[in-house]
Amino acid sequence: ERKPTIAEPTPLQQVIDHFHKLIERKDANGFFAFPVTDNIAPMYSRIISSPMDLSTMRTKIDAGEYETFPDYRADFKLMCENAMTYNLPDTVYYKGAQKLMAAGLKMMSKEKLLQLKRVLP
Ligand SMILES: COc1ccc(C(=O)NC2CCC2)cc1-c1cc(C(C)=O)n2cccnc12
Repeated sequence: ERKPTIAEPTPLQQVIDHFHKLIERKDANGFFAFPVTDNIAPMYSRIISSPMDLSTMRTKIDAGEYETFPDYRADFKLMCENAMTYNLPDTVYYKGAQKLMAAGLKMMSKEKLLQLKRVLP
């Protein structure tokens, strides 16, 4: 009988997957692992119009929803910026977002991507 076909990840999905795994590891506390709910963050859904989190990004990667690498990087920035909008500067969430954003954008800089392009087929 016909075997179910598991979609082969495209080269772009493999590159995004590589960076996503590095970013997931940096979120040791899991503050960015799942959508922020109104019960853990009062009024969150009223204050943040475009929520984003690592599990949603994972779903989008696997569904092939990122057409370009900058599209993925934009969701990563959105996730960090949301945390720096909702939370006050002296919170673990704001500070964690600041640190994650700096590390992530450095890792996914244009220079780093150019280096990667050189080694990819
Ligand atoms: C998926 O989101 C979370 C998951 C777990 C935790 C958590 O373990 N918080 C404990 C550390 C002190 C309570 C916090 C959060 C969390 C993320 C966020 C973000 C990202 O804004 N947040 C904001 C206010 C309150 N809680 C949170």
